[in-house]
Amino acid sequence: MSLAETAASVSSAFDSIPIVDIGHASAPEERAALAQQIRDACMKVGFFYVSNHGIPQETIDRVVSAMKAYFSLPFDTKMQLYHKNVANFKGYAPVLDSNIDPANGGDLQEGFEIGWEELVPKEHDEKRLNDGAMAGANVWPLEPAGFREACLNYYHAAVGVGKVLFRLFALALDLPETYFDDKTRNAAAIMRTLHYPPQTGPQDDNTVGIGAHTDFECFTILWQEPGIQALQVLNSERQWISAPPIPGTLVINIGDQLARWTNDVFRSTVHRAVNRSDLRRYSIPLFFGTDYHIQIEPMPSCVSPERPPRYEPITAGDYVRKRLLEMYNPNATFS
Ligand SMILES: O=C(O)CCC(=O)C(=O)O
Ligand SMILES: [Fe+2]
Repeated sequence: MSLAETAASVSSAFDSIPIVDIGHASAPEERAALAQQIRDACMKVGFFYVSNHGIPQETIDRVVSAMKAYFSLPFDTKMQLYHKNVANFKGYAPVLDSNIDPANGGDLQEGFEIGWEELVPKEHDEKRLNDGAMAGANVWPLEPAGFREACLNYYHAAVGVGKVLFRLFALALDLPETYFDDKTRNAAAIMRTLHYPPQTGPQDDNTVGIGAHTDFECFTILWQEPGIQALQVLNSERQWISAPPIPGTLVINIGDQLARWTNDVFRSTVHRAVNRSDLRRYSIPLFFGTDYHIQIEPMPSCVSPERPPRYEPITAGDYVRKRLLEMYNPNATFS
């Protein structure tokens, strides 16, 4: 059966998020079974957890304590790097600055965003120079000490997980496993450290940490604060299914670029985060995509007479930029 045919028979009325162990992702005898698990998860849920991802706990602990220290700085200090004064959304975004779901009053989160940067700066950093529509250097706060190093160490470890996943996605799509290699030479990878303060005001469906949305890139790698339930994923019955933090795992979700590429065979599933815990909640999404100049259009195995192409071709960079502009300027529209 083709992917397009299989997709037509898959139900998305899931009530939990599967866990996929990627500890043996490079073992040839495990790869087919792993790809099958990932294909199932991407068609039914659009979300899965990965265990044994290989990022050292120390790398995670360092970035988490650095971001906690950063977000506890005075507002004015953080606003010195306000992202609207910095190229292409890098830097600090205060609480209520974004409103990803226009039905809401604004996202109850603050964030700090970075893109590709080598830990030891190169003179001609090809990846950064080639970022096209999204080009723009990172900015870094003066404090806390070690913030840049902690962020970049985690960033590069997570990008490594992303490279492993791109190969597994290729296998899951019946493509050669290297299919995405030449499309991810300067892979787009935007990382946001996020802080959701305890929600003290109204507790209704329109007052949430980040409103209902889908992600823009190919997929997202998300670390979430242990012990606090906040992330929720919408199933086809329009029920919000909890995606609680599971120790030792990361959450992976398909974004709109991979949905476009697979003609919605892989689902980019609506999700939101609501922190009603009375505690500060932190998370780190890393949005992973192809090189920004790559043209994204439905692939032939995901198109059939019953499932004609649902999307026009667009370059990854133009697509992400437009979606980001929309998020920070809710009056803009893009379809
Ligand atoms: O903080 C979370 O758990 C989710 C964040 C998210 O969905 C996003 O930033 O796109
Ligand atoms: Fe998201």
